[in-house]
Amino acid sequence: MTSPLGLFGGTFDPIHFGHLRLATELAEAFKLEQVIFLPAGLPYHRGAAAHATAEQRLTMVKLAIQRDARFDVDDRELRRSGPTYTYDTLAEVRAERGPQVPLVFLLGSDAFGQIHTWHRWTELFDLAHFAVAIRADDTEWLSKGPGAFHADVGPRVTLNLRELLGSPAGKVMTFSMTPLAIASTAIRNLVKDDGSIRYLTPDPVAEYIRSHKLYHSGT
Ligand SMILES: Nc1ncnc2c1ncn2[C@@H]1O[C@H](COP(=O)(O)OP(=O)(O)OP(=O)(O)O)[C@@H](O)[C@H]1O
Ligand SMILES: O=C(O)c1ccc[n+]([C@@H]2O[C@H](COP(=O)([O-])O)[C@@H](O)[C@H]2O)c1
Repeated sequence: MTSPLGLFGGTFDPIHFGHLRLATELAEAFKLEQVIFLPAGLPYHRGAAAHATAEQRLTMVKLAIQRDARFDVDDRELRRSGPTYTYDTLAEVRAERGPQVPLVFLLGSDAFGQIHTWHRWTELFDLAHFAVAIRADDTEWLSKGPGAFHADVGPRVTLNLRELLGSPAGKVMTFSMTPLAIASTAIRNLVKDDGSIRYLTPDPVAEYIRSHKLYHSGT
């Protein structure tokens, strides 16, 4: 069986322990030897640009993952102009890695609940699997369970890890991760209100935010 590759996209504005636990727990659950973090260049779906610059978000990801040999960062989405489409990223990585390697895109249930709004969304499943971490604060999932996902996704959901890892793309698996109700928005708000963000994000990230005076002027 070819070793699967994990890909974790996010705005990471800033990266926090919720992201790092998601990547850690999904890497273990899905037997991923490597997880590549992909900071989004222009997260067009948010209706507004990120608060920190692309370079600052990239630096914070590097600071956060520096002590974990399984984690790496790829800045391709930051270098691409125009809206950041996961389809483009997955198509590039698929072309680079070849047709056989299982690609596993990691994301939280809140993000996956919106997958039907993504650019070329039905074709994403030709390129990668989706490992979905149930997020503690996802009220949509709490009330509807898998019904929170678009109906067309249903047939792709599997409980069988071997089935997923035995094919390059096309399956969806959910995973109940340790609930950590940490959000970048809350971190930005704390900074704005002069609150401590210690234990929400790794110390080097907190220190970078402090020394570069990030997020002081509101969310
Ligand atoms: N605390 C968390 N637990 C599990 N998954 C998370 C958590 N925070 C973020 N994620 C997931 O990580 C990915 C990237 O998240 P993102 O960078 O948007 O962070 P965020 O905390 O949701 O940010 P914001 O508050 O700015 O919306 C998404 O797939 C999201 O669902
Ligand atoms: O490709 C799209 O159309 C698309 C739409 C919304 C979100 N995404 C990706 O989903 C990931 C999580 O997004 P976010 O906003 O929760 O950081 C990130 O990698 C985004 O680029 C991708």
